[in-house]
Amino acid sequence: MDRESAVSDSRSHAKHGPVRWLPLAAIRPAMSPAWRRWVGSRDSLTLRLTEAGRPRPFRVHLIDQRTDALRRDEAQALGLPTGRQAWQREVALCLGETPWVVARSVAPLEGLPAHDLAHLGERSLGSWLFRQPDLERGEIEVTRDPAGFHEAHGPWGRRSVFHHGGFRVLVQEWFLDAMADDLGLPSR
Ligand SMILES: C=C(O[C@@H]1C=C(C(=O)O)C=C[C@H]1O)C(=O)O
Repeated sequence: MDRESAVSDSRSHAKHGPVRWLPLAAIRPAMSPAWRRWVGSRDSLTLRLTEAGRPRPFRVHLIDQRTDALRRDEAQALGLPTGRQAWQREVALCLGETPWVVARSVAPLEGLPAHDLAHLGERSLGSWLFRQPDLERGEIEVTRDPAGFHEAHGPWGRRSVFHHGGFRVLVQEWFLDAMADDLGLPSR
């Protein structure tokens, strides 16, 4: 088994295509310093994008929020059986009308603060998460594979699991070429 498939089985949900993840440390040498600062950041991406995009307004465009089966790579990250039903949310994080990041977050139904999350709408998940005082964030993993649920392309995707009490959510974020172009970032 090669290094990539050792980290995460690549045969995930057919609709989304395979997403192969590697620890950030393994991919760092291939990443420019400018992208390392974005991909390796552990504080709120919502805040970073808001600041980097000024004066354009930051906006969350809700693509979909539903209960659905987990992809294989997602189930592995959460230590759950493949196909387990989970809360899922897909968004585009936009500056003005332009998506800079697309994100897909998945959380087990057990321990889900359903009331808080059901009403998020076009408010950022991060703005809620980072208000939780006991929030912990797991290791960041990185991919070059596309998001699968959005047509835009980009240099890097990343994921990490957030814990808050009995609640866990796997947040996956893909940085898009439009963000690189607007901020003058290198291609990778
Ligand atoms: C996790 C954060 O929240 C962001 C907002 C999201 C949403 O509203 O669904 C999803 C992923 C994030 O990029 C963050 O700001 O760091």
